[in-house]
This record gives sequence, structure tokens and C-alpha cells, in this order.
Amino acid sequence: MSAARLEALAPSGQRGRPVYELRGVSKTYARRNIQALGSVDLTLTEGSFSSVIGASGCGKSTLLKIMAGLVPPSAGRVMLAGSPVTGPRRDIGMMFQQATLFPWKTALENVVLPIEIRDGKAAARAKQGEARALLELVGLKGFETVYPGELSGGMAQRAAICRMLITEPAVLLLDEPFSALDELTRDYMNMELQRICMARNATAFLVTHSISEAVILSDTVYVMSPRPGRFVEAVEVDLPRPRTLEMITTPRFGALVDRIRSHLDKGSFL
Ligand SMILES: Nc1ncnc2c1ncn2[C@@H]1O[C@H](COP(=O)(O)OP(=O)(O)OP(=O)(O)O)[C@@H](O)[C@H]1O
Repeated sequence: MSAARLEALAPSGQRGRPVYELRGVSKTYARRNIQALGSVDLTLTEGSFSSVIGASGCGKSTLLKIMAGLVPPSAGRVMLAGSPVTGPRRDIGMMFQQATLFPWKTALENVVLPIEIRDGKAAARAKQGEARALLELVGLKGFETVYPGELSGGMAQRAAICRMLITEPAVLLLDEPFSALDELTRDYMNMELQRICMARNATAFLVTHSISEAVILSDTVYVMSPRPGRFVEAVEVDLPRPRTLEMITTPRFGALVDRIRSHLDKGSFL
């Protein structure tokens, strides 16, 4: 799909100020000469929530890593808040499938760890009040001094959300953050994520394999082709916010899921 057509499909939820801009971004991994990503154009506007969905190995994580500045693109340009992304940045928060908390640090110590690494121990101590408030926000009040081994998977991911938010990133890059959780916890965490994003007017970009997760969370769902990944469709989700889990049973939700599935089926994805 051309950049112009994708822009034309830009949804009502994406009419704010552009935050992320990717133009002609592609990636070939030199070592195995694998072209992971075709040419990707993407604009994310402030406060929007977007998802990318596609077959295993189509290049979704590669795209996210390029956006995060962890992997350099082979071609193209990535701009965030008006400046090029050339490496990891303070205004980018990332979250992965596994919480990767340090087992020898308490929940509170894990949350302030990015501050400690960036600005030192005194700065981390000064942020403890804020970290406590974040833990309370995600329902972990009372667990501040607990070690990760004593937390459930969902609780550990909630602590990881706090760790991502403590640096007050303008954008959240999420690589299947809740896919290791059971379905009920995952639904709950998705609603939590929506609440946090709305409260902070955060701009979020999610990699997922779940069509219903993409629809319930997103303003726009980008469907990616098999490798080399490129966007074949941008589906606007016109469900009102805040979204609720009850919406999953509505005809409109079903129609959106069917539309995305039909795009995926065309390319024998998933
Ligand atoms: N560091 C790397 N070096 C070489 N090839 C890589 C590297 N990282 C990823 N690839 C390859 O690039 C392609 C895209 O991988 P990527 O992880 O981006 O896909 P994905 O869509 O996120 O997959 P999944 O849904 O299974 O997580 C795959 O063929 C993968 O083997």
C-alpha cells in the first residue's frame, strides 16, 4: 500500500500532532542476508494507540527495535518529536513479553532502576515517592518491598509497566507485553494499559498476534505482509473510548476483527 493511501486512511483518533514519523524504513540483516522489513511509512500522532499485526517472522519486532533505536535501519528515516532516532532515548519507553525484573531487587527498586542507571542512586531515591504512586496506580500497593520471585506473572508485568513509566516517556513501544499471561489477566492488563495511556496522553505502538487485543486497544491496526514486512492495510477502529471488555461481543467489534482477519487470510498469514 502506498504511503499516500495509508495517510488517507489515517483515522479520527490520529489527527493530533505527529510524534513518530517513519519514511521508507527497511531492514536487511547483513549476516544472513535476510530482508526482514520492506519499505515502511508510518506516522503516529500524539495520544494515539496503534498496533501492528502479522505472521510470525514478518518483521514486527524488527520494526519496533528500529523505532526504539536499538537496531539501525538499512534505509529510511525515523524521526521522534522532530529529531532523528539514532540510538536509545529517554523519551522512549519499551516493554517486552517477559517482565525481566532483577530478582535481587524489590518491586520498588526495580521500578526506580532506570533512574538509578541514568542519574545515580540519589536521583533514584528521590523518585521513590513517585514509584510508590505508580505501583498503587497498577494495584501493587503493599508489594513495594516484595521480590519478583514472589510476584505472579501479571503482578511482575504491572511492575514492569511502572518501570517503563517512571522515566515519563512520550511514547510506549510494546512488544507483546502480556502474551505470557493467562487470558483473564491479559484482558485486565489491557484495560489497565488503556487507562494509563489515556491518563498520560501517551502515544503507544503495540506488536501483537491477537486480532481482538489489537482492536480493543487501538485507534489504528496496521496489517503487515509476510517477510519482508510492509503494511498492507491500516484499519481504523471507530469504537468509542474508553473501550470496555463488553465491546468484544458487539457486532461492530466482530466486523472489525473479520476485516483484519480477511487481510491476514489473503496473504496466508498467522
Ligand atoms: N539479529 C538478527 N539477525 C538476523 N536475522 C534476524 C535478526 N533478528 C530477526 N531476524 C530475522 O528477521 C525476520 C523478522 O524477525 P522479527 O523478529 O522482526 O519478526 P516478528 O514478526 O517479530 O516475529 P514473531 O511474531 O515470531 O516474534 C525473521 O526471519 C528473523 O529470523
